Amino acid sequence: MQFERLDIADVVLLKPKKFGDARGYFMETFRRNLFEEMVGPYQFVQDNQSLSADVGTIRGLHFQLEPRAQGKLVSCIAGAILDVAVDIRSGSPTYGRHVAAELTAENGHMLWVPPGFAHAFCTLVADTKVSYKVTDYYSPEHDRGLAFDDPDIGIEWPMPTGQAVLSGKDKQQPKLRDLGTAFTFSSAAS
Ligand SMILES: Cc1cn([C@H]2C[C@H](O)[C@@H](COP(=O)(O)OP(=O)(O)O[C@H]3O[C@H](C)C(=O)[C@H](O)[C@H]3O)O2)c(=O)[nH]c1=O
Repeated sequence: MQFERLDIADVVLLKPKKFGDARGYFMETFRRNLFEEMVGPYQFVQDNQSLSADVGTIRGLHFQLEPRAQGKLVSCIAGAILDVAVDIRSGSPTYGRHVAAELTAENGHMLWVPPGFAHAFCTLVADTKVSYKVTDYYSPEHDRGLAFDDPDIGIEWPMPTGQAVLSGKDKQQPKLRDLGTAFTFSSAAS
């Protein structure tokens, strides 16, 4: 497994080793000791899975407020996504900036999105399945979002935003400028 820190260092791209043979492939997708050594002492408590039928489905930008903030380890188990993490930690030198990675069932890559980041993805093919582990339980009271097409964040989605397939909730998310202080940045490793 390779761990690659992205331009926002707290966001990590994990690249499992694939062992291919005539039957197909095998790969280890998670090892607690390695994750704790390379990323941090996070504990996962819930696994999620979503299926998006249409190309250009955008889910997010979503996050949970403290004290129910979630770290997410995101993988694509069918199809392909552009996965995006936005730094929303007040005081962070990269506040409002984002990083993105292409996660596909083929490459097996996974993205670690720490607490303090908003998360979204866009599907690149039909019938895309995303599977992800989270470090705190779902809490509707703490569930929040930001506009996926917020010009102050400036995510370059792979298709015109007017063509995005969205939930009703994601069609009317607030802008980053209206967020206030949701998280505060700690210079200690997140
Ligand atoms: C997230 C979640 C949702 N739900 C229920 C609530 C709704 O009735 C239904 C769909 O929820 P939502 O529209 O928020 O699902 P997504 O748009 O896929 O949102 C997720 O996708 C983006 C990319 C994220 O980063 C979050 O993990 C998550 O918000 O599932 C649950 O019961 N448990 C959960 O953990």
